[in-house]
Amino acid sequence: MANAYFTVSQVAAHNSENDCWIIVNDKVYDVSNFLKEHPGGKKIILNNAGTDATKQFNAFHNPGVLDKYGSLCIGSVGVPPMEISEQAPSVQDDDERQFGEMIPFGDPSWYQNWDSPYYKNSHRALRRYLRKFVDAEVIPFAHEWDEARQVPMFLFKKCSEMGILAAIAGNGSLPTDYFDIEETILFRGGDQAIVPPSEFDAFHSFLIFDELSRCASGGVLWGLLGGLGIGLPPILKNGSEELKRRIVPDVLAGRKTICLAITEPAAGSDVANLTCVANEFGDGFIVNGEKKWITNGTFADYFTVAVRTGGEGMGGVSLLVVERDMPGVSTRQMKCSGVWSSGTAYINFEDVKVPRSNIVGKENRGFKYIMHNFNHERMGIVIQANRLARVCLEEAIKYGSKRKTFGVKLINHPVLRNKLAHMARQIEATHNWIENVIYQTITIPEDLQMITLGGPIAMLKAQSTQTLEYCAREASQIFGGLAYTRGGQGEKVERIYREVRAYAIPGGSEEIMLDLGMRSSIKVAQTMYGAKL
Ligand code: HEM
Repeated sequence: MANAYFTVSQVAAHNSENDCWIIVNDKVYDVSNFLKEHPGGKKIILNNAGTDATKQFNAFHNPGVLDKYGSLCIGSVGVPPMEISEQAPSVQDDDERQFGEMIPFGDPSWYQNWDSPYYKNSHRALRRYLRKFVDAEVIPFAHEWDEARQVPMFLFKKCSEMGILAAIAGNGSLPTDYFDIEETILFRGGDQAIVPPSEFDAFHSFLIFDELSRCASGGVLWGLLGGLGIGLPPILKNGSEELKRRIVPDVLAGRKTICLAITEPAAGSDVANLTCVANEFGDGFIVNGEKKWITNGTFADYFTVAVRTGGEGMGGVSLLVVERDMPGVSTRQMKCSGVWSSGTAYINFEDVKVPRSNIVGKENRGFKYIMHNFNHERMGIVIQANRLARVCLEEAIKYGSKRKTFGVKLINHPVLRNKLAHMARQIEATHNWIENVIYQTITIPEDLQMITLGGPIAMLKAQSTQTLEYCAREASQIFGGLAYTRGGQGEKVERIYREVRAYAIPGGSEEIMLDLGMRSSIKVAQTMYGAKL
Protein backbone atom coordinates (compact mmCIF):
# COMPACT_ATOMS: atom_id res chain seq x y z
CA MET A 1 0.00 0.00 0.00
CA ALA A 2 2.89 2.40 0.75
CA ASN A 3 3.77 2.19 -2.97
CA ALA A 4 0.28 3.42 -3.92
CA TYR A 5 -0.26 6.78 -5.65
CA PHE A 6 -3.10 9.22 -4.99
CA THR A 7 -4.23 12.49 -6.52
CA VAL A 8 -4.72 15.56 -4.32
CA SER A 9 -8.50 15.32 -4.82
CA GLN A 10 -8.52 11.67 -3.75
CA VAL A 11 -6.79 12.67 -0.53
CA ALA A 12 -9.22 15.58 -0.06
CA ALA A 13 -12.15 13.12 0.19
CA HIS A 14 -10.73 11.72 3.45
CA ASN A 15 -11.45 14.68 5.67
CA SER A 16 -13.41 13.49 8.68
CA GLU A 17 -12.54 12.27 12.16
CA ASN A 18 -13.16 8.62 11.25
CA ASP A 19 -11.44 8.85 7.91
CA CYS A 20 -8.62 11.37 8.02
CA TRP A 21 -5.71 11.57 5.56
CA ILE A 22 -3.08 14.27 5.29
CA ILE A 23 -0.17 14.98 2.96
CA VAL A 24 3.29 15.71 4.36
CA ASN A 25 6.28 16.11 2.03
CA ASP A 26 4.36 14.51 -0.86
CA LYS A 27 3.59 11.39 1.16
CA VAL A 28 0.05 10.46 2.16
CA TYR A 29 -0.66 9.52 5.81
CA ASP A 30 -3.81 7.87 7.10
CA VAL A 31 -3.98 9.33 10.59
CA SER A 32 -7.57 8.25 11.43
CA ASN A 33 -6.48 5.89 14.21
CA PHE A 34 -3.57 8.11 15.25
CA LEU A 35 -5.68 11.22 15.98
CA LYS A 36 -6.47 10.31 19.56
CA GLU A 37 -2.81 9.47 20.27
CA HIS A 38 -1.35 12.58 18.65
CA PRO A 39 0.72 14.39 21.34
CA GLY A 40 -0.25 17.77 19.85
CA GLY A 41 -3.99 16.95 20.02
CA LYS A 42 -6.59 15.73 17.58
CA LYS A 43 -8.10 19.05 16.55
CA ILE A 44 -4.93 20.52 15.13
CA ILE A 45 -4.63 17.66 12.62
CA LEU A 46 -8.37 17.59 11.89
CA ASN A 47 -8.19 21.27 10.92
CA ASN A 48 -5.93 20.12 8.09
CA ALA A 49 -7.74 16.87 7.23
CA GLY A 50 -7.57 15.97 3.53
CA THR A 51 -5.02 18.70 2.75
CA ASP A 52 -1.31 19.17 2.27
CA ALA A 53 -0.20 19.91 5.84
CA THR A 54 3.55 19.97 5.12
CA LYS A 55 4.02 23.57 6.20
CA GLN A 56 2.11 23.15 9.46
CA PHE A 57 3.85 19.83 10.14
CA ASN A 58 7.31 21.27 9.65
CA ALA A 59 6.54 24.13 12.01
CA PHE A 60 6.05 21.75 14.93
CA HIS A 61 8.17 18.65 14.31
CA ASN A 62 11.58 17.42 13.27
CA PRO A 63 11.36 15.55 9.95
CA GLY A 64 12.70 12.45 11.75
CA VAL A 65 9.32 12.01 13.49
CA LEU A 66 7.96 10.56 10.26
CA ASP A 67 10.59 7.79 10.21
CA LYS A 68 9.14 6.57 13.46
CA TYR A 69 5.54 6.73 12.27
CA GLY A 70 6.27 5.19 8.86
CA SER A 71 3.41 2.71 9.31
CA LEU A 72 0.90 5.58 8.93
CA CYS A 73 2.16 6.27 5.41
CA ILE A 74 -0.12 4.74 2.78
CA GLY A 75 1.46 6.10 -0.38
CA SER A 76 2.54 9.18 -2.31
CA VAL A 77 0.93 12.02 -4.16
CA GLY A 78 1.25 11.93 -7.95
CA VAL A 79 1.53 9.32 -10.65
CA PRO A 80 3.68 6.17 -10.60
CA PRO A 81 7.13 6.71 -12.13
CA MET A 82 7.72 5.22 -15.58
CA GLU A 83 9.62 1.96 -15.70
CA ILE A 84 13.25 2.74 -16.40
CA SER A 85 14.86 -0.02 -18.43
CA GLU A 86 18.46 0.88 -17.74
CA GLN A 87 19.67 2.06 -14.42
CA ALA A 88 20.73 5.68 -14.43
CA PRO A 89 24.46 6.09 -13.99
CA SER A 90 25.27 6.56 -10.33
CA VAL A 91 27.53 9.27 -9.01
CA GLN A 92 31.12 8.05 -8.95
CA ASP A 93 32.67 7.78 -5.53
CA ASP A 94 35.37 10.18 -6.61
CA ASP A 95 32.74 12.78 -7.39
CA GLU A 96 31.11 12.66 -4.00
CA ARG A 97 32.45 16.00 -2.90
CA GLN A 98 29.10 16.95 -1.46
CA PHE A 99 27.50 14.73 1.13
CA GLY A 100 24.75 15.45 3.64
CA GLU A 101 22.26 18.27 3.91
CA MET A 102 24.64 21.18 3.22
CA ILE A 103 23.65 23.05 6.38
CA PRO A 104 26.61 25.40 6.78
CA PHE A 105 29.13 23.77 9.14
CA GLY A 106 26.53 21.05 9.83
CA ASP A 107 29.12 18.56 8.57
CA PRO A 108 32.91 18.66 8.30
CA SER A 109 34.26 20.71 5.39
CA TRP A 110 35.23 17.64 3.29
CA TYR A 111 31.48 16.83 3.14
CA GLN A 112 30.83 20.31 1.81
CA ASN A 113 32.98 20.56 -1.28
CA TRP A 114 36.33 21.24 0.41
CA ASP A 115 39.42 19.22 -0.39
CA SER A 116 41.17 17.16 2.26
CA PRO A 117 44.36 15.12 2.19
CA TYR A 118 43.05 12.60 4.74
CA TYR A 119 40.16 10.82 3.06
CA LYS A 120 39.93 8.18 0.32
CA ASN A 121 37.04 6.37 -1.36
CA SER A 122 36.84 3.86 1.47
CA HIS A 123 36.19 6.73 3.90
CA ARG A 124 33.49 8.08 1.62
CA ALA A 125 31.88 4.64 1.34
CA LEU A 126 31.99 4.21 5.10
CA ARG A 127 30.46 7.63 5.64
CA ARG A 128 27.62 6.79 3.26
CA TYR A 129 26.94 3.45 4.91
CA LEU A 130 26.98 4.81 8.45
CA ARG A 131 24.80 7.78 7.67
CA LYS A 132 22.08 5.55 6.31
CA PHE A 133 22.31 3.27 9.33
CA VAL A 134 22.26 6.08 11.91
CA ASP A 135 19.43 7.96 10.18
CA ALA A 136 17.22 4.90 9.88
CA GLU A 137 18.11 2.76 12.87
CA VAL A 138 19.46 4.97 15.63
CA ILE A 139 18.20 8.58 15.52
CA PRO A 140 14.47 7.74 15.52
CA PHE A 141 14.88 5.63 18.69
CA ALA A 142 17.52 7.53 20.68
CA HIS A 143 14.92 9.34 22.80
CA GLU A 144 13.05 6.14 23.57
CA TRP A 145 16.22 4.28 24.58
CA ASP A 146 17.39 7.16 26.70
CA GLU A 147 14.08 7.36 28.53
CA ALA A 148 14.17 3.57 29.03
CA ARG A 149 17.72 4.00 30.39
CA GLN A 150 18.94 1.12 28.24
CA VAL A 151 20.37 0.48 24.81
CA PRO A 152 18.72 -2.64 23.33
CA MET A 153 20.97 -5.69 23.10
CA PHE A 154 20.15 -6.22 19.42
CA LEU A 155 22.10 -3.04 18.68
CA PHE A 156 25.31 -4.67 19.94
CA LYS A 157 24.66 -7.61 17.64
CA LYS A 158 23.96 -5.30 14.72
CA CYS A 159 27.13 -3.27 15.33
CA SER A 160 29.09 -6.50 15.57
CA GLU A 161 27.68 -7.71 12.25
CA MET A 162 28.71 -4.46 10.65
CA GLY A 163 32.23 -4.73 12.07
CA ILE A 164 31.92 -1.57 14.15
CA LEU A 165 32.72 -3.23 17.47
CA ALA A 166 35.97 -4.65 16.10
CA ALA A 167 36.89 -1.37 14.44
CA ILE A 168 36.45 0.60 17.66
CA ALA A 169 38.30 -1.90 19.83
CA GLY A 170 41.23 -2.00 17.42
CA ASN A 171 41.59 1.78 17.23
CA GLY A 172 43.15 2.23 13.81
CA SER A 173 43.85 -1.45 13.18
CA LEU A 174 41.51 -4.44 13.02
CA PRO A 175 42.00 -7.20 15.64
CA THR A 176 41.56 -9.83 12.94
CA ASP A 177 42.74 -12.74 15.11
CA TYR A 178 39.59 -12.46 17.21
CA PHE A 179 36.74 -12.05 14.71
CA ASP A 180 35.89 -13.30 11.26
CA ILE A 181 36.28 -10.42 8.87
CA GLU A 182 34.19 -12.20 6.21
CA GLU A 183 31.23 -12.20 8.60
CA THR A 184 31.13 -8.39 8.73
CA ILE A 185 29.24 -6.11 6.38
CA LEU A 186 31.88 -3.38 6.21
CA PHE A 187 35.05 -5.42 5.79
CA ARG A 188 34.12 -8.58 3.86
CA GLY A 189 35.19 -9.08 0.27
CA GLY A 190 38.86 -8.04 0.34
CA ASP A 191 39.54 -5.17 -2.05
CA GLN A 192 35.85 -5.04 -2.98
CA ALA A 193 34.76 -4.43 0.62
CA ILE A 194 33.04 -1.21 1.67
CA VAL A 195 36.26 -0.64 3.62
CA PRO A 196 39.02 -2.94 2.31
CA PRO A 197 40.71 -4.23 5.50
CA SER A 198 44.15 -3.39 4.09
CA GLU A 199 43.12 0.29 3.91
CA PHE A 200 41.65 0.54 7.41
CA ASP A 201 43.20 3.39 9.36
CA ALA A 202 42.55 5.76 12.28
CA PHE A 203 40.42 8.03 10.07
CA HIS A 204 37.96 5.15 9.61
CA SER A 205 37.71 4.81 13.40
CA PHE A 206 37.26 8.57 13.63
CA LEU A 207 34.45 8.46 11.05
CA ILE A 208 32.66 5.70 12.94
CA PHE A 209 32.62 7.74 16.14
CA ASP A 210 31.79 10.94 14.29
CA GLU A 211 28.89 9.57 12.24
CA LEU A 212 27.44 7.60 15.17
CA SER A 213 27.55 10.74 17.28
CA ARG A 214 24.95 12.29 14.99
CA CYS A 215 22.45 10.31 17.06
CA ALA A 216 22.88 13.19 19.54
CA SER A 217 22.81 10.89 22.53
CA GLY A 218 25.85 10.38 24.70
CA GLY A 219 23.76 7.70 26.42
CA VAL A 220 23.44 5.66 23.23
CA LEU A 221 27.08 6.21 22.24
CA TRP A 222 28.44 5.28 25.63
CA GLY A 223 25.89 2.53 26.09
CA LEU A 224 27.07 0.88 22.91
CA LEU A 225 30.77 1.70 22.70
CA GLY A 226 31.74 3.32 26.00
CA GLY A 227 32.68 0.10 27.78
CA LEU A 228 34.13 -1.76 24.84
CA GLY A 229 36.09 1.25 23.55
CA ILE A 230 38.08 1.58 26.77
CA GLY A 231 37.65 -1.77 28.55
CA LEU A 232 38.82 -4.06 25.75
CA PRO A 233 41.94 -2.29 24.32
CA PRO A 234 44.08 -2.86 27.46
CA ILE A 235 43.34 -6.59 27.18
CA LEU A 236 43.99 -6.65 23.44
CA LYS A 237 47.24 -4.81 23.93
CA ASN A 238 48.63 -6.36 27.09
CA GLY A 239 46.61 -9.49 27.95
CA SER A 240 47.87 -13.07 27.67
CA GLU A 241 46.82 -14.99 24.58
CA GLU A 242 44.68 -17.27 26.75
CA LEU A 243 42.83 -14.29 28.27
CA LYS A 244 42.29 -12.71 24.86
CA ARG A 245 40.91 -15.94 23.36
CA ARG A 246 38.57 -16.31 26.32
CA ILE A 247 37.14 -12.78 26.21
CA VAL A 248 37.71 -10.84 23.01
CA PRO A 249 35.75 -12.97 20.45
CA ASP A 250 32.57 -12.93 22.58
CA VAL A 251 32.75 -9.18 23.08
CA LEU A 252 33.42 -8.44 19.40
CA ALA A 253 30.50 -10.71 18.48
CA GLY A 254 28.15 -8.69 20.72
CA ARG A 255 27.45 -11.80 22.84
CA LYS A 256 29.15 -10.35 25.93
CA THR A 257 29.86 -6.81 27.09
CA ILE A 258 32.81 -5.29 28.92
CA CYS A 259 33.59 -2.11 30.82
CA LEU A 260 36.56 -0.34 32.36
CA ALA A 261 36.38 0.18 36.12
CA ILE A 262 38.94 2.67 37.38
CA THR A 263 37.17 5.55 39.13
CA GLU A 264 36.28 5.21 42.80
CA PRO A 265 34.17 7.29 45.16
CA ALA A 266 37.37 9.06 46.30
CA ALA A 267 39.72 8.58 43.32
CA GLY A 268 38.85 10.09 39.97
CA SER A 269 41.48 11.82 37.87
CA ASP A 270 44.19 10.93 40.45
CA VAL A 271 44.30 7.29 39.42
CA ALA A 272 47.53 6.60 41.33
CA ASN A 273 45.62 6.92 44.62
CA LEU A 274 42.99 4.28 44.05
CA THR A 275 42.18 1.98 46.97
CA CYS A 276 40.30 -1.03 45.54
CA VAL A 277 42.59 -3.83 46.68
CA ALA A 278 43.52 -7.25 45.28
CA ASN A 279 45.40 -9.35 47.81
CA GLU A 280 47.18 -12.56 46.84
CA PHE A 281 45.03 -15.57 47.66
CA GLY A 282 46.04 -19.08 46.61
CA ASP A 283 46.75 -18.92 42.90
CA GLY A 284 44.88 -15.70 42.44
CA PHE A 285 43.56 -12.59 44.16
CA ILE A 286 40.78 -11.61 46.48
CA VAL A 287 39.31 -8.25 45.51
CA ASN A 288 37.62 -5.76 47.82
CA GLY A 289 36.54 -2.20 47.09
CA GLU A 290 34.12 0.11 45.32
CA LYS A 291 34.03 1.62 41.86
CA LYS A 292 31.81 4.54 40.88
CA TRP A 293 30.50 6.15 37.67
CA ILE A 294 31.39 3.03 35.65
CA THR A 295 29.99 3.28 32.13
CA ASN A 296 28.16 0.05 31.15
CA GLY A 297 28.77 -1.30 34.66
CA THR A 298 25.05 -2.00 35.06
CA PHE A 299 25.01 -4.68 32.39
CA ALA A 300 28.65 -5.56 31.56
CA ASP A 301 29.72 -9.22 31.79
CA TYR A 302 33.40 -8.32 32.25
CA PHE A 303 35.04 -5.54 34.25
CA THR A 304 38.61 -4.49 33.47
CA VAL A 305 39.37 -3.29 36.99
CA ALA A 306 42.21 -1.15 38.31
CA VAL A 307 43.26 -2.66 41.64
CA ARG A 308 46.01 -2.13 44.15
CA THR A 309 48.28 -5.18 44.18
CA GLY A 310 51.40 -3.44 45.48
CA GLY A 311 52.46 -0.46 47.58
CA GLU A 312 51.21 3.13 47.42
CA GLY A 313 51.16 5.25 44.28
CA MET A 314 51.29 4.36 40.62
CA GLY A 315 53.77 1.48 40.99
CA GLY A 316 51.28 -0.64 42.95
CA VAL A 317 48.41 -0.72 40.47
CA SER A 318 47.38 -3.71 38.29
CA LEU A 319 44.57 -4.42 35.87
CA LEU A 320 42.42 -7.46 36.59
CA VAL A 321 39.43 -8.87 34.70
CA VAL A 322 36.56 -9.47 37.13
CA GLU A 323 33.53 -11.39 35.82
CA ARG A 324 29.94 -10.54 36.74
CA ASP A 325 29.07 -14.05 37.81
CA MET A 326 31.94 -14.26 40.32
CA PRO A 327 30.45 -14.31 43.85
CA GLY A 328 30.77 -10.94 45.62
CA VAL A 329 30.18 -8.68 42.58
CA SER A 330 27.17 -6.36 42.79
CA THR A 331 26.19 -3.33 40.69
CA ARG A 332 23.47 -0.72 40.82
CA GLN A 333 22.50 1.86 38.20
CA MET A 334 23.28 5.42 39.24
CA LYS A 335 20.92 8.33 38.73
CA CYS A 336 22.85 10.82 36.62
CA SER A 337 21.96 14.12 34.92
CA GLY A 338 22.57 12.65 31.48
CA VAL A 339 23.79 9.70 29.37
CA TRP A 340 20.90 7.71 30.83
CA SER A 341 21.10 4.70 28.52
CA SER A 342 24.81 4.12 29.16
CA GLY A 343 24.25 2.02 32.30
CA THR A 344 26.43 4.11 34.66
CA ALA A 345 27.00 1.99 37.76
CA TYR A 346 28.19 1.91 41.33
CA ILE A 347 30.02 -1.37 41.85
CA ASN A 348 30.86 -3.30 45.01
CA PHE A 349 33.50 -6.02 45.11
CA GLU A 350 33.26 -8.01 48.33
CA ASP A 351 35.80 -10.81 48.75
CA VAL A 352 35.69 -11.59 45.02
CA LYS A 353 38.03 -14.45 44.16
CA VAL A 354 39.72 -13.86 40.83
CA PRO A 355 42.12 -16.38 39.25
CA ARG A 356 45.64 -15.19 38.40
CA SER A 357 44.93 -15.98 34.74
CA ASN A 358 42.65 -12.91 34.73
CA ILE A 359 45.45 -10.42 35.30
CA VAL A 360 46.05 -8.13 32.34
CA GLY A 361 49.74 -8.05 31.42
CA LYS A 362 52.23 -7.82 34.27
CA GLU A 363 51.48 -7.27 37.95
CA ASN A 364 51.94 -3.67 39.15
CA ARG A 365 52.21 -2.35 35.57
CA GLY A 366 48.54 -1.33 35.41
CA PHE A 367 49.17 2.40 35.73
CA LYS A 368 51.20 2.41 32.52
CA TYR A 369 48.48 0.46 30.68
CA ILE A 370 45.84 2.89 31.96
CA MET A 371 47.86 5.92 30.90
CA HIS A 372 48.36 4.45 27.48
CA ASN A 373 44.65 3.79 27.19
CA PHE A 374 43.84 7.36 28.22
CA ASN A 375 44.98 8.86 24.90
CA HIS A 376 42.62 6.52 23.09
CA GLU A 377 39.76 7.16 25.54
CA ARG A 378 40.23 10.93 25.39
CA MET A 379 40.24 10.97 21.59
CA GLY A 380 36.93 9.08 21.65
CA ILE A 381 35.48 11.70 23.98
CA VAL A 382 36.89 14.54 21.88
CA ILE A 383 35.41 13.23 18.62
CA GLN A 384 31.99 12.65 20.17
CA ALA A 385 31.96 16.00 21.96
CA ASN A 386 32.76 17.91 18.81
CA ARG A 387 30.08 16.14 16.74
CA LEU A 388 27.54 16.73 19.51
CA ALA A 389 28.51 20.41 19.39
CA ARG A 390 28.03 20.29 15.61
CA VAL A 391 24.60 18.74 16.05
CA CYS A 392 23.67 21.67 18.30
CA LEU A 393 24.78 24.09 15.59
CA GLU A 394 22.99 22.15 12.83
CA GLU A 395 19.78 21.93 14.85
CA ALA A 396 19.96 25.62 15.75
CA ILE A 397 20.42 26.65 12.11
CA LYS A 398 17.55 24.43 10.95
CA TYR A 399 15.20 25.62 13.65
CA GLY A 400 16.30 29.23 13.25
CA SER A 401 15.45 29.00 9.55
CA LYS A 402 11.81 28.20 10.19
CA ARG A 403 10.95 29.91 13.47
CA LYS A 404 10.03 33.57 13.23
CA THR A 405 9.94 36.18 15.98
CA PHE A 406 8.61 39.69 15.33
CA GLY A 407 7.95 38.56 11.76
CA VAL A 408 11.61 37.78 11.14
CA LYS A 409 13.27 34.34 10.95
CA LEU A 410 15.65 33.75 13.83
CA ILE A 411 18.62 33.37 11.49
CA ASN A 412 17.93 36.84 10.16
CA HIS A 413 18.46 38.38 13.59
CA PRO A 414 22.14 39.46 13.73
CA VAL A 415 22.30 38.72 17.46
CA LEU A 416 21.45 35.06 16.80
CA ARG A 417 23.74 34.80 13.77
CA ASN A 418 26.50 35.97 16.07
CA LYS A 419 25.84 32.98 18.33
CA LEU A 420 25.90 30.61 15.33
CA ALA A 421 29.19 32.09 14.11
CA HIS A 422 30.85 31.64 17.50
CA MET A 423 29.65 28.04 17.55
CA ALA A 424 30.93 27.34 14.03
CA ARG A 425 34.39 28.83 14.52
CA GLN A 426 35.03 26.73 17.63
CA ILE A 427 33.73 23.51 16.07
CA GLU A 428 35.80 23.96 12.92
CA ALA A 429 38.96 24.79 14.87
CA THR A 430 38.47 21.73 17.06
CA HIS A 431 37.76 19.50 14.09
CA ASN A 432 40.92 20.56 12.29
CA TRP A 433 42.98 19.93 15.42
CA ILE A 434 41.38 16.47 15.77
CA GLU A 435 42.31 15.57 12.18
CA ASN A 436 45.84 16.81 12.70
CA VAL A 437 46.30 14.68 15.84
CA ILE A 438 44.75 11.62 14.18
CA TYR A 439 47.18 11.98 11.31
CA GLN A 440 50.05 11.94 13.82
CA THR A 441 48.74 8.67 15.29
CA ILE A 442 49.28 7.16 11.85
CA THR A 443 52.72 8.63 11.22
CA ILE A 444 54.42 8.68 14.65
CA PRO A 445 55.69 5.34 16.08
CA GLU A 446 53.39 4.08 18.80
CA ASP A 447 55.82 4.25 21.72
CA LEU A 448 56.57 7.90 20.89
CA GLN A 449 52.89 8.83 20.65
CA MET A 450 52.36 8.53 24.39
CA ILE A 451 55.09 11.10 24.98
CA THR A 452 54.49 13.55 22.17
CA LEU A 453 50.69 13.37 21.80
CA GLY A 454 49.64 13.02 25.45
CA GLY A 455 49.82 16.79 26.07
CA PRO A 456 48.04 17.95 22.91
CA ILE A 457 45.32 15.29 23.34
CA ALA A 458 44.71 16.41 26.93
CA MET A 459 44.33 20.03 25.77
CA LEU A 460 42.18 18.94 22.85
CA LYS A 461 39.85 17.25 25.31
CA ALA A 462 39.35 20.52 27.19
CA GLN A 463 38.97 22.35 23.86
CA SER A 464 36.25 19.99 22.64
CA THR A 465 34.22 19.89 25.85
CA GLN A 466 34.32 23.67 26.28
CA THR A 467 33.17 23.96 22.68
CA LEU A 468 30.39 21.50 23.46
CA GLU A 469 29.32 23.40 26.55
CA TYR A 470 29.22 26.65 24.61
CA CYS A 471 27.27 25.20 21.70
CA ALA A 472 24.78 23.33 23.89
CA ARG A 473 24.07 26.53 25.80
CA GLU A 474 23.70 28.76 22.75
CA ALA A 475 21.57 26.23 20.86
CA SER A 476 19.34 25.95 23.93
CA GLN A 477 18.91 29.73 23.94
CA ILE A 478 17.89 29.63 20.29
CA PHE A 479 15.39 26.80 20.86
CA GLY A 480 13.97 28.55 23.95
CA GLY A 481 11.32 26.50 25.79
CA LEU A 482 11.65 23.63 23.31
CA ALA A 483 15.11 22.86 24.70
CA TYR A 484 13.72 22.82 28.22
CA THR A 485 11.33 19.94 27.56
CA ARG A 486 12.36 16.36 26.80
CA GLY A 487 11.40 15.05 23.35
CA GLY A 488 9.91 16.94 20.42
CA GLN A 489 11.71 19.50 18.30
CA GLY A 490 14.30 20.40 20.92
CA GLU A 491 14.95 16.73 21.79
CA LYS A 492 18.57 16.61 20.66
CA VAL A 493 19.62 19.94 22.12
CA GLU A 494 17.87 19.35 25.44
CA ARG A 495 19.56 15.98 25.82
CA ILE A 496 22.99 17.20 24.81
CA TYR A 497 22.76 20.11 27.26
CA ARG A 498 22.18 17.57 30.06
CA GLU A 499 25.13 15.49 28.88
CA VAL A 500 27.83 18.17 28.80
CA ARG A 501 29.24 17.26 32.22
CA ALA A 502 29.46 13.61 31.16
CA TYR A 503 32.05 14.75 28.59
CA ALA A 504 33.78 17.54 30.55
CA ILE A 505 34.65 15.40 33.58
CA PRO A 506 35.37 11.71 32.73
CA GLY A 507 38.68 10.83 31.13
CA GLY A 508 40.24 13.81 32.95
CA SER A 509 38.54 17.04 34.05
CA GLU A 510 39.16 20.20 32.00
CA GLU A 511 41.27 21.69 34.79
CA ILE A 512 43.57 18.67 34.96
CA MET A 513 43.67 18.31 31.17
CA LEU A 514 44.80 21.88 30.60
CA ASP A 515 47.51 21.73 33.26
CA LEU A 516 48.71 18.29 32.17
CA GLY A 517 48.65 19.40 28.53
CA MET A 518 50.90 22.36 29.13
CA ARG A 519 53.20 20.62 31.60
CA SER A 520 53.73 17.72 29.26
CA SER A 521 54.22 19.94 26.20
CA ILE A 522 56.88 22.00 28.00
CA LYS A 523 58.69 18.82 29.00
CA VAL A 524 58.56 17.40 25.47
CA ALA A 525 59.83 20.70 24.05
CA GLN A 526 62.77 20.72 26.47
CA THR A 527 63.76 17.08 26.33
CA MET A 528 62.99 16.18 22.74
CA TYR A 529 63.07 19.32 20.66
CA GLY A 530 65.84 21.20 22.51
CA ALA A 531 63.80 24.25 23.62
CA LYS A 532 65.86 26.35 26.04
CA LEU A 533 63.28 27.15 28.68
C1 HEM B 1 1.71 11.98 10.25
C2 HEM B 1 1.28 13.00 10.97
C3 HEM B 1 1.80 13.41 12.33
C4 HEM B 1 2.57 12.71 13.22
C5 HEM B 1 3.12 11.30 13.09
C6 HEM B 1 2.78 13.59 14.36
C7 HEM B 1 3.50 13.23 15.50
C8 HEM B 1 3.74 14.08 16.55
C9 HEM B 1 4.59 13.77 17.68
C10 HEM B 1 5.36 12.47 17.89
C11 HEM B 1 4.57 14.84 18.51
C12 HEM B 1 5.35 14.98 19.85
C13 HEM B 1 6.52 15.90 19.66
C14 HEM B 1 7.54 15.38 18.69
O1 HEM B 1 8.03 14.26 18.89
O2 HEM B 1 7.84 16.08 17.71
C15 HEM B 1 3.72 15.84 17.92
C16 HEM B 1 3.46 17.07 18.48
C17 HEM B 1 2.73 18.04 17.84
N1 HEM B 1 2.14 17.99 16.60
FE1 HEM B 1 2.10 16.38 15.38
N2 HEM B 1 2.15 14.77 14.14
C18 HEM B 1 1.54 14.71 12.89
C19 HEM B 1 0.83 15.71 12.26
C20 HEM B 1 0.67 16.97 12.74
C21 HEM B 1 0.05 18.05 12.03
C22 HEM B 1 -0.50 17.96 10.61
C23 HEM B 1 0.07 19.13 12.87
C24 HEM B 1 -0.43 20.55 12.62
C25 HEM B 1 -1.25 20.89 11.69
C26 HEM B 1 0.68 18.74 14.10
C27 HEM B 1 0.89 19.56 15.19
C28 HEM B 1 1.55 19.20 16.35
C29 HEM B 1 1.74 20.07 17.49
C30 HEM B 1 1.22 21.50 17.65
C31 HEM B 1 2.47 19.34 18.42
C32 HEM B 1 2.94 19.83 19.80
C33 HEM B 1 4.28 20.51 19.62
C34 HEM B 1 4.93 20.94 20.91
O3 HEM B 1 4.78 20.28 21.96
O4 HEM B 1 5.64 21.95 20.85
N3 HEM B 1 1.04 17.42 14.00
N4 HEM B 1 3.23 15.35 16.73
